[in-house]
Amino acid sequence: MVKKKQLAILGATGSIGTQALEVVRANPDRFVIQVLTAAANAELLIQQALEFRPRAVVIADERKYAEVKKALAGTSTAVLAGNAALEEVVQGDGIDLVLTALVGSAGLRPTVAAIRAGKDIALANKETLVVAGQLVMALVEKHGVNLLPVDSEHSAIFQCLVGEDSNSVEKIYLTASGGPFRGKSREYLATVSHEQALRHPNWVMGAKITIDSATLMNKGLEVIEAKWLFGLDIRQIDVVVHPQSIVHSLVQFADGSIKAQLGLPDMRLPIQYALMYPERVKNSFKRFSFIAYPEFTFEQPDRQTFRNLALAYHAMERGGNVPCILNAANEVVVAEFLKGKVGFLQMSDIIEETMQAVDHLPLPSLDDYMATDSKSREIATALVTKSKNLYHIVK
Ligand SMILES: NC(=O)C1=CN([C@@H]2O[C@H](COP(=O)(O)OP(=O)(O)OC[C@H]3O[C@@H](n4cnc5c(N)ncnc54)[C@H](OP(=O)(O)O)[C@@H]3O)[C@@H](O)[C@H]2O)C=CC1
Ligand SMILES: CC(=O)[C@@H](O)[C@H](O)COP(=O)(O)O
Ligand SMILES: [Mn+2]
Repeated sequence: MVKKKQLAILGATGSIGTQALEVVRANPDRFVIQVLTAAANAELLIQQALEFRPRAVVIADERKYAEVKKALAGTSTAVLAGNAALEEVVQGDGIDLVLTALVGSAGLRPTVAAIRAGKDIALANKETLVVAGQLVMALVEKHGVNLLPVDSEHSAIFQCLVGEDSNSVEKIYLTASGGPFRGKSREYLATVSHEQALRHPNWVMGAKITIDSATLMNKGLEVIEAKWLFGLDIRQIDVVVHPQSIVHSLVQFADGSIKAQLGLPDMRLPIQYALMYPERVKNSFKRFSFIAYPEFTFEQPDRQTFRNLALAYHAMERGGNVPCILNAANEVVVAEFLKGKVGFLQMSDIIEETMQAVDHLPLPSLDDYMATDSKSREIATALVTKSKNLYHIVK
């Protein structure tokens, strides 16, 4: 019998978190849930805790603590609140694997704490590597933990690399759906709403990553994520638009041979692969049909219209804390776009301006990254306020 894996799921109430729990629910002989966390969704966290009986739950929003505590009174689940508790719970004895399924740079500190405690990581929270890839990869090496990609493209690359010498990689292609606005002009994009941007053609995901897909920032963040995960030079990473989202990414080797990983757009597959790695375990997920997809197409991304992709490459070339600035400014503008406070095209302008305004640091410490994140948010927020009146006049 295989030993049950002891899991902590950070961001259990989100899109990745709930799909991970589906995988766990389907494989009760393989997993024990030790920790579940949420930002503020107390109701779902309580429901999950009553089903999976974890040792601890964390609700990051301290105002929700009493509600969770009361609902779980009389159970053996410890209830904690606040951001510091996220860093504490991942270090618990017995935890084998931490799935980082929370969103944004908030994922960095708990992930660093888990790595320092020797825990393997199933990484969905790409922002961790975007913000501090160099520091995180050094810690992964130092503590000898596994960093298993969950992001569909990175899982695809990871699967293509099984059995290969990583030195034989010539380049990788990350596929992008192109989002809901593929082929649209800047004139069209000037007036699109967040409701339109939230209609992803192929994937059902959390709001932040769905907006990132629409602006192509998601692909920019993924280029940076891939650079760190696979130890590549930025020039070895290319992006190709594949609107069907069936080919999840490709690796080209030194001899020109290309390997790809394919499948229906269903995140449960990469989640299961990361949670059960290196095993491939039978499941009941719908299978791909060539008849249903008679045509695969590929095209260049439109980097002039969707400027975020170019901004991300630029940030990675500059290195140091510049990707952290890009990420923080992006988190601010996406949140404001979702509230209807900035326009679609203004998002790139504000990110670029923030990248120019914050001091660059070549080799930041964890504290430097946190300070860069705060400063960048402050500047991006001020730029949003400045641009607000203009946006309302244009609208
Ligand atoms: N969804 C997908 O298919 C994919 C997602 N990813 C990546 O996975 C990560 C999660 O994405 P997704 O599941 O879509 O996001 P969701 O918004 O659906 O879920 C986010 C989860 O994190 C919690 N959370 C949000 N903010 C914080 C915070 N500041 N502190 C602590 N917890 C927080 C939320 O709690 P609450 O519910 O209480 O708000 C929720 O449990 C992101 O980094 C994304 O880029 C990568 C590939 C695919
Ligand atoms: C499912 C997943 O991994 C997402 O990151 C997805 O790839 C987003 O789609 P885009 O290709 O539109 O960014
Ligand atoms: Mn992805």
